[in-house]
Amino acid sequence: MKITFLGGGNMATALIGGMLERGFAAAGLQVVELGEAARCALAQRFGVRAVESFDDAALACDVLVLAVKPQQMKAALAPIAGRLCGQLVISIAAGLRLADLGRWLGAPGAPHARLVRCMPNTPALIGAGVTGLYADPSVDAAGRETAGRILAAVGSTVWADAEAQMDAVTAISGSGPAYVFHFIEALESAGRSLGFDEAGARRLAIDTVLGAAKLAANSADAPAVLRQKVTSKGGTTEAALASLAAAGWHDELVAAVQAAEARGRELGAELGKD
Ligand SMILES: NC(=O)C1=CN([C@@H]2O[C@H](COP(=O)(O)OP(=O)(O)OC[C@H]3O[C@@H](n4cnc5c(N)ncnc54)[C@H](O)[C@@H]3O)[C@@H](O)[C@H]2O)C=CC1
Ligand SMILES: O=C(O)[C@@H]1CCC=N1
Repeated sequence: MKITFLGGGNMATALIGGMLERGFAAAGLQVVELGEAARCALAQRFGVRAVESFDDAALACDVLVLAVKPQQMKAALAPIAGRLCGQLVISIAAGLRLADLGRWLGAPGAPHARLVRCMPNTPALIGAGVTGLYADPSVDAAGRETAGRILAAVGSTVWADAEAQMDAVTAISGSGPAYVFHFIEALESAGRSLGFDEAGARRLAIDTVLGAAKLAANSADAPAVLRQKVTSKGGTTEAALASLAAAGWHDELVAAVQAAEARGRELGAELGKD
């Protein structure tokens, strides 16, 4: 299978690294990437073909993965508009809607339909990502299987039933690592304020999140039950959780994720206008 990536930045690099580990052949992968340094790095690290702009070889692929920033997408697709012949196209861009991508990729009056919209996240860099996927109804089972297999190279996958859910996926798991890093930063700050040096405070914070996430992933108990098991009556955890509840922490986080979801929809509408 021949797969071409449009954009060879962070996420494309993570995907390519994961795919090679899962047995995809480097000879089948190509990258169209504007930046010379990024092209050299991809070619040297992975042995894939990396070119500055689409040529016949880059276009002659079975799957095209769109991995440029949402704001870069329309201009990046312009050189190949109307030049695809039935390839499966997988977009990992936040916000961008299939209808707009199809219009930008197709010829006038003939939008490209064989599209899958995905949202991975940065733990993909270490093979621990989670990706939400939604396929245009025109994509057949083989196309869905191919998209699922590519994204499964960097972590777990969850299929969405409706395209609107992709903005929710973006808000929960796409942006989610940033919320967790922010939580780690806060726990580390607390450790510093209580007398630990940076290294000690960071170790305590990171390993707590790592251990708790592993326990949640491997336990039959729901997270709420696991939380209750840490919380002794009249103890230390209860004092901390009461302080968080008084600050409205839970509702604040829900509101933050809702803001991200709204921004995803807004981005899609803004960028899809033209
Ligand atoms: N960073 C994140 O946490 C996540 C990002 N995404 C999505 O992944 C996509 C890529 O994001 P990153 O890899 O973080 O961005 P990035 O900026 O690292 O990579 C984008 C690459 O595209 C290249 N590029 C731009 N215009 C081009 C063109 N016309 N032709 C060829 N190459 C071009 C740039 O030189 C750059 O190397 C975005 O659409 C983003 O929404 C999805 C999930 C998570
Ligand atoms: O912040 C963003 O827009 C992208 C999408 C998900 C993670 N980063």
